[in-house]
Amino acid sequence: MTAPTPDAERTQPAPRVDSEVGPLRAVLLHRPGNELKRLTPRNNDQLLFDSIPWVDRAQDEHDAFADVLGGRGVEVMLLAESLVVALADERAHAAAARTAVDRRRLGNELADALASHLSTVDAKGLADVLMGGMTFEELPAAEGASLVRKMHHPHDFVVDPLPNLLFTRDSSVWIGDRVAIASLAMPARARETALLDVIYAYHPRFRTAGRAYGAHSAPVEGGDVLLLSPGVIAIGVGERTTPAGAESLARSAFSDGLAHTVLAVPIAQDRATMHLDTVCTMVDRDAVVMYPAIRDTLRAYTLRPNGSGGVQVDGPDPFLTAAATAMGIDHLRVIDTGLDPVTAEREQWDDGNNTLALAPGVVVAYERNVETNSRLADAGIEVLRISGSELGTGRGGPRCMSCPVARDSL
Ligand SMILES: NC(=O)NCCC[C@H](N)C(=O)O
Repeated sequence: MTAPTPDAERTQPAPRVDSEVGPLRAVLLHRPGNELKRLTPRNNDQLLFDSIPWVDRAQDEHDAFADVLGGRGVEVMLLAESLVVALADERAHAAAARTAVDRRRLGNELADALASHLSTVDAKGLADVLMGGMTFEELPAAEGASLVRKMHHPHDFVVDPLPNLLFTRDSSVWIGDRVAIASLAMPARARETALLDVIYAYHPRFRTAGRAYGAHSAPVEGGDVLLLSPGVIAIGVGERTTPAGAESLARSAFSDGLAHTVLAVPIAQDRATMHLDTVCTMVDRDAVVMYPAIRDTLRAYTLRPNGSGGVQVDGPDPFLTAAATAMGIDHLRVIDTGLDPVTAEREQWDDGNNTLALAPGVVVAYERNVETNSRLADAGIEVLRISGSELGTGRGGPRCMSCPVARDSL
């Protein structure tokens, strides 16, 4: 006789995402932690935050975000907990510890000392260092009395903190039943993917999941990847994702049978528009909310398999036309926020266009974007408003802060 399936297992949906708006079943979030306490006015620019967040309040805001999702029946997985579970496997522990040791910066003696120290800490302790970083003064005094140690300030980092873990959207993306680990462009975020790699390889929930995109190095960030409909992927190309990254992801998705069309969408290489999802997110099966200033100028190259192992590239064409054609619909509706240019620019900066769909026509949005939200509501979209005064200091909204792991098919 086989043992009955425990309730917890029975209710966990299998990882699979093939759209932006299919009913959301499971999501990976990161509750901000000690890594945010590392931000100072001296390092916040380099660490990609626009100001210094009030950490307790950011945690409260994040808890409220998670509660909204949980209240709608979404299973919320937390990155820190998932990492600790994965690190319980000694192979994961060893692999993850290696990724924290920057031999080039520390030199061999201190690098060896740090590696030996990390090998002695438990899974929780290692996860804390991997996420929150470690300063020279925090490294136990016995470890490595090197010149490097003597010449660094006690508050310099031996292991850099990762405050942008908050934005789980960017470091990995589910396409169908496979997960693509991103290749993050900014040095301040590059190490995040090592943590995701360990979680997806060793957390029991993901152990059997296939990988998409493989170990490519051309930059692709998840905020640039929109699953417009099953088989159709839009990839923003700008400050973060490069043309080579978009082409590489397209080839890989074609060869794995995960997509039949990829749209490569050039976006301005600015901080305000660092990812495609800062200017455009889907709010319904056939509708997007989009920054009005780019509505008429956004274009797309259309990539399709050419039938002989290569890729055919057409365009560029207007994005809305190319997207509708690829999706097989008459047109892709743009919810017209109708905002004056100054309000539109302010609300775009505050992630007004960065919504997370929980189902067709139901989105989570920052409450501060009053005008955009009321236009969405007027268009029949249910807007679940959350506070983001502190969360937004890293320049990311509800979509940026969530990596959907399971959505029902439309
Ligand atoms: N998808 C997104 O737009 N993510 C926001 C990332 C914000 C983060 N501070 C960054 O600069 O990468």
